[in-house]
Amino acid sequence: MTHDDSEALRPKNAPLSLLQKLGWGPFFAEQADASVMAETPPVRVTEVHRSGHHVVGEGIDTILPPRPDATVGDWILLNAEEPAESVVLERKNLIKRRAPGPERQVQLIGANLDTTFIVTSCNDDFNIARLERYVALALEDKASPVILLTKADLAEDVESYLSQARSISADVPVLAIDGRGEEPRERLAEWCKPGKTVAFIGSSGVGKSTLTNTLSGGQEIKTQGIREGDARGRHTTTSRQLHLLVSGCTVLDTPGMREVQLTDAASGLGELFADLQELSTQCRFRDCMHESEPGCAIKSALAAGEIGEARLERWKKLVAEDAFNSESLSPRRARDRTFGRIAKQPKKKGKK
Ligand SMILES: Nc1nc2c(ncn2[C@@H]2O[C@H](COP(=O)(O)OP(=O)(O)OP(=O)(O)O)[C@@H](O)[C@H]2O)c(=O)[nH]1
Ligand SMILES: [Zn+2]
Repeated sequence: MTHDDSEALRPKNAPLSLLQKLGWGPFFAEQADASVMAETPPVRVTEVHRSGHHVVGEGIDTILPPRPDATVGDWILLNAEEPAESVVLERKNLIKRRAPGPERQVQLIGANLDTTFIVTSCNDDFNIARLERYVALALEDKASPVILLTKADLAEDVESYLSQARSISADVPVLAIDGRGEEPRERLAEWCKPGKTVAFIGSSGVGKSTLTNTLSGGQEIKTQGIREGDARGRHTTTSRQLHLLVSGCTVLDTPGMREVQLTDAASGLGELFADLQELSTQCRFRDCMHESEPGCAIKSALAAGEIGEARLERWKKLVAEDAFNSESLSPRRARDRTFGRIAKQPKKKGKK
């Protein structure tokens, strides 16, 4: 789905540097002068712990003091003398959700992703409404969603899972796979290229760590056996972690999320439900709630059987939820914007 010239520009057979394998490229390089980079070399956040951020770069593997403004996948210009003064570079994108709990905080899931694999399994975990949330979340930040239906080997009717998932959006590829064995390596190769960063997100037990293991060919993450008679696996992944594969692709494995609440996802929702959004512009009232207002284009389309009721209800629910969460988070957004300006400071004159 995404196009990128970096492959074409690289001379054939030139090996990627460690930084390039980690995902470094012009988008980040343009944010700082060579002199700034010589003093504060770029590093990528591979893991976030309470005690600090694990970062890796050319000849660098260290822990920075914890900072709430950086997350896994971020690029940082490392100030070795004053680590807390290190600067986070502007992101290509950032996947976030509203964290569960009363604080309504934004949880940063991962930054600078080329592909977001939304993982669910062909069993009780499969839920259209939840998949739509994940897709909207990824679309919002142009983090190219791909839906992966795991445990296809255990399901009797894989086709029905496939067709339901495909109904979400014509633009989102859907694959049913057995996450173990050789299959993922071949079928995900299109996205898992050297220098690319891919993420696995989804509920606990759907096979995210298994996929990371399969792609890496290694055994660095332990997965535990699924419980007998229980569609959900056990919780095994505790922190978000970037894994650099031998192939030169970087994989973000995330712990299972029980709930995804949208925040600041209006454009992602608009993209996912473009037909309904477009239709609603034809309602007589601009603030039509599509309930009982006269001249409601949505209601007319529903009555004419042109749109499905279940999907309409999901759209209304998600739009309301996103508006609510985004509203109550606006002070935090203002802070993020301020932060974005600070992050751009190392760049000198006129480059944009
Ligand atoms: N049969 C089958 N089993 C799978 C498949 N994918 C994963 N499993 C099994 O499902 C269980 C859970 O897989 P994990 O990879 O640990 O799941 P996870 O999504 O990483 O879970 P959390 O770390 O808790 O978020 C393990 O026993 C895997 O072997 C698959 O495609 N087919
Ligand atoms: Zn209406």
